[in-house]
Amino acid sequence: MEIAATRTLTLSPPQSRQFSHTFFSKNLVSLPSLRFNPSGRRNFSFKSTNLRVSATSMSAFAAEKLSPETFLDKKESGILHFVKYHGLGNDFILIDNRDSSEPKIAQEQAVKLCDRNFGVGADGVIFAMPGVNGTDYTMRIFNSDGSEPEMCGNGVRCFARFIAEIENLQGNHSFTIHTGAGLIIPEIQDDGQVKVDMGEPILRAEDVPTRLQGNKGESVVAAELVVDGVSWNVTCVSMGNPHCITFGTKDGQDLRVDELKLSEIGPKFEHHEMFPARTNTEFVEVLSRSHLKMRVWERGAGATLACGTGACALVVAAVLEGRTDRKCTVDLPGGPLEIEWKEEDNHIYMTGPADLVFYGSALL
Ligand SMILES: N[C@@H](CCC[C@H](N)C(=O)O)C(=O)O
Repeated sequence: MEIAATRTLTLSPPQSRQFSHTFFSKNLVSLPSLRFNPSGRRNFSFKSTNLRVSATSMSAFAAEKLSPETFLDKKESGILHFVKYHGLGNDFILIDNRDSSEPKIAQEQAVKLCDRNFGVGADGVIFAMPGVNGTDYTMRIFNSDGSEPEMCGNGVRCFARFIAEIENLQGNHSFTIHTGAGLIIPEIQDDGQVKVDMGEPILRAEDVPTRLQGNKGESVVAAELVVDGVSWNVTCVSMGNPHCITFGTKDGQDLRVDELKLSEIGPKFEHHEMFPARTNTEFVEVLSRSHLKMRVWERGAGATLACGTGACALVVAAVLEGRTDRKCTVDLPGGPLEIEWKEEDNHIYMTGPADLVFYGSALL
């Protein structure tokens, strides 16, 4: 039996705004301690394939009354219906915005929804909008700090799975998606993984953008960046959004990413004067010529469990610095991504998972 549960909690305490959550048992492998008490307040928890969710003050009801389709079709004014997805723990609130080219919520509302204590909790909010210039859809995204990036790699895999869900598509499908980084083409594969044509990397210093001096072909490869008195070896790559990749310091010390004090050093890269649009930063350890391990500090979102554009950018950086081949597995805190920078078309291809977490609603 499919089961849905709702809870109500306060989104922004001073204004007493209400937020309600709906969970479906889709993707759940077991519901060991779930006991229904339609009228009651009861603590319970349940397990999914990828996470453990606990909730209090919940009432529950059978999903026959509320299928995913009818749930997302609901159009009550003042209520926002959404679906939460994650790509390797990089999590997003997906909103069906196919009827308008204006985001259904403002940036400040996205900040509240992304709050992990007073909201739903997410690294960003993603809007599925009508396509432009002949594309199937447009994807826009707000970071958890409300800023709007050009692209999101894990997000676009979630986007593809979300479209398949709301369009009721099964099996292999690909879509053309207009983003701030241009045309992006995700393809849902038979095994459920999503392979994405992420387009070409941008290397010219002023286009990344960075104020660091470009070298060969004006790209910034193995340049020196002084952060807090320490001289780092960095390469700058844009995947539509800016990335600064480092394998270690200029004195030749390679990184041990597990030892890094990410929350101390990350913001200093993000807000460094050399990055006029701020930057995402990838701290990378080379395990072999086809295997990398990284931790990321994201612009506008902080430390996240994975960054798709970051994984693509760091393979480009690793190739440009002569450290790896063009096809690599990148281990992120949330799991691995397969990345290939193809010589034939100069495009980068990223393959990885995207998973539905739950359906929910929020009173705006
Ligand atoms: N996590 C994303 C990147 C999201 C945007 C980033 N924070 C930025 O501001 O550029 C990914 O998977 O690529």
